[in-house]
Order: sequence, then structure tokens, then C-alpha cells
Amino acid sequence: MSLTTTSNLIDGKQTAEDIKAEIAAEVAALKAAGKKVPHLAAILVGHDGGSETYVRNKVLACERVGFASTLLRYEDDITEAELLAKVDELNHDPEIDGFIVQLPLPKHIDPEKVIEAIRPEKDVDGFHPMNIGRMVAGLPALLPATPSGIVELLARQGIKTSGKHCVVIGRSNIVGTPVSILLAKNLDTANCTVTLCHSRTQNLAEICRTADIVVAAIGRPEFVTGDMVRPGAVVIDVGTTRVADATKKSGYVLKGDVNFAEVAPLASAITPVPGGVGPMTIAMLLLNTLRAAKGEIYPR
Ligand SMILES: NC(=O)C1=CN([C@@H]2O[C@H](COP(=O)(O)OP(=O)(O)OC[C@H]3O[C@@H](n4cnc5c(N)ncnc54)[C@H](OP(=O)(O)O)[C@@H]3O)[C@@H](O)[C@H]2O)C=CC1
Ligand SMILES: Nc1nc(=O)c2c([nH]1)NC[C@@H]1CN(c3ccc(C(=O)N[C@@H](CCC(=O)O)C(=O)O)cc3)C=[N+]21
Ligand SMILES: [Mg+2]
Repeated sequence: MSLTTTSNLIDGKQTAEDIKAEIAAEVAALKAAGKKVPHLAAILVGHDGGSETYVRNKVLACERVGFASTLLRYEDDITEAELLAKVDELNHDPEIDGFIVQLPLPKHIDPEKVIEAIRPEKDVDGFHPMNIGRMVAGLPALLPATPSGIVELLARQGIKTSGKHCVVIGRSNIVGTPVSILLAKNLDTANCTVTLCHSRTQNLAEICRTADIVVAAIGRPEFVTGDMVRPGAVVIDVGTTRVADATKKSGYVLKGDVNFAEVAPLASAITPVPGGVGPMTIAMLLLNTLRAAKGEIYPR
């Protein structure tokens, strides 16, 4: 048995704690200067188990850094018009610096319509087309939290990205597409050559094997297997799927998109699920809220 304590695990939880401590120090300074503390609001529609957990984690994280937070809950029979009216209330509430509408929404509500109704200045999810467009153009923007969290996590782990081939699996508007754009940017923390893969990609396993960095954002438990990963690659697992497990008190286990048992021994560095990308998402949401409150992106 080996006694070595070195590990290739990327500790997203600790990195997120570091970022939250930095935010808390800024909030303390704002308070000391007699200024208003940042205030995040979250709209949660319905009773999806995962959504409830994430929103609860966001509210707890606000408390941890000294933000004010408001959770607005609605039943899943809320009409689109009613939800849009709530969004507009928050848009015009001077107390609220930023807010999110937790996804997914019930089928009768068009998420694009709701996202477009959020004032870009308060869109701390970074999902509004104004923020996406500004990100693509390389202008200051409120950046989507999971993609910026991945870039920040690589940077704080000292993982070199410049010139590396990054294969992103999944092209959603909230993870795969924006992370591929950010990683390809001419930034010290990016500068990757990016390949964006999706369900129509041919020879996916072969393409993955050419990656220096794999980002898996698919939503299919243990999709990325050992044969898809080059020894020495860095593996970022975004997936968080609840899989039923009767042996657990909660009744489920959280599974990533990477077959951890197969891939971890090969990878030079790998994020666990839980404790990897998820906590970083929350830390970056708080950072966006601080930026919104300070009027950093859209001066007030
Ligand atoms: N940790 C965190 O902070 C976060 C975690 N997540 C998790 O990340 C995962 C992905 O979320 P999200 O991006 O919203 O998912 P979506 O369901 O919106 O997108 C999934 C993507 O994966 C692609 N895909 C599906 N099957 C395959 C396949 N067999 N081969 C290749 N590509 C495939 C789809 O392709 P196509 O476009 O062709 O359909 C699609 O682009 C989920 O588990 C989610 O819970 C999400 C956000 C934050
Ligand atoms: N408007 C909106 N914004 C989002 O950012 C958003 C969303 N909708 N809908 C769903 C996805 C998913 N998402 C996660 C956030 C944190 C964890 C997280 O903290 N995960 C913990 C574990 C949490 C648990 O125990 O379930 C971890 O990975 O360690 C996971 C997933 C944000 N999303
Ligand atoms: Mg989705």
C-alpha cells in the first residue's frame, strides 16, 4: 500500500471557498464604508428536487459572504405572463442588484422569453443575449457562471491552457457553447484550440483521445470512459445527474458525466462530482452579483 498523499483531484470545493472568502472581504469593506451590501434574488418555479438543492445552496452561499438574498417561489401553474411580471418587478427594484430564474421552467413557459426579459445589468447568470454577445465580442460582460468557473478553476490550479487542445462535449447555451468560446479567447487563462462536440459528432471517442483537456457537459452519467481519455489529460466533469440508489438515505447518488473509476487513474488532473465544478458555479454567481452591485460591467 502506498503512503503517498499526492492526488490528481482538483478541489473545486476548496477553490470556491477561497473565492467566497475574497468576496466576503469585499462585502465587509462595503459595509465598513456604509454602503449597501449586494442583494441576489432567485426565482424558483415548481418543486424539482435538483433545482431546490441548487437554489438552497445559492441562498446559503449568499449568507456566507454577507450578501442579502431573496428566494421567490411559485407553483408550476404560474403563467408566463405572471412570471414575466415578476421579472419586471425585480428589474425595477433598486434593492435587488442581480437575480436568476432557475431552469428548467415548466413546459408552458418559454425560457428564452424569460431570459430576454431580464435587464442585462441584473442578469447574474450571464444568459441574456446581450451578455452572451458581449462575451463573444470580448467586451466586458456578466459571464455565465459554470463556464467562467471552469476557466477560473483551471487557472487557480495552475493548469496551463495556452495552445492546448480542449475537447468540449455538449453544446448547450448555458455550459458547452459558452465554455468553448471562453476557452478559445486570447486570454492568459485560455488560449486553447477548442473542438466542440455534440450528439451528431462522428468519431467522438477518437476526437476525445486527442484532447489535452476534456470538458464533459452532457448530462449522461459516466458517459466518458477510460478508452476516450489520453493518459495525462485534464478532465473537467460538469455533469450532475441524480441516479436512484436505494442504499442512500437521500434515495439517490449524484453522478458526473465521467466514469471516474476508469478515468481518474489516467488523468493528470480531474474534478470530482460532487465537489468539482458545482461549487465553482455558485462562487462565480456570487462574483457576478458583486460586479453587478458595483456597476463594474454596466456603469450606473
Ligand atoms: N455543475 C454545474 O454547475 C452544472 C452542471 N450542469 C450539468 O451538466 C450537464 C449538462 O447540462 P446542460 O448543458 O444544461 O445539458 P443539455 O441537456 O442542455 O445539453 C446536453 C448536450 O450534450 C449533448 N449530448 C447528448 N448526448 C450526447 C452524446 N451521446 N454524445 C455527444 N453529445 C451528447 C447534446 O447534444 P445535442 O445538442 O446534439 O442535443 C447537448 O448539446 C447536466 O448533467 C447538468 O445537470 C449544468 C449546469 C451547471
Ligand atoms: N438559471 C440557472 N442557473 C444555473 O446556474 C443553473 C440552472 N438555472 N439550472 C440548473 C443548473 C445546474 N446548476 C448547478 C449548480 C450548482 C451545483 C452544485 O453545487 N453541485 C454540488 C452538489 C450539490 C448536490 O448535492 O446536489 C457539487 O457538485 O458539489 C450543481 C449544479 C446550476 N444550474
Ligand atoms: Mg439544460
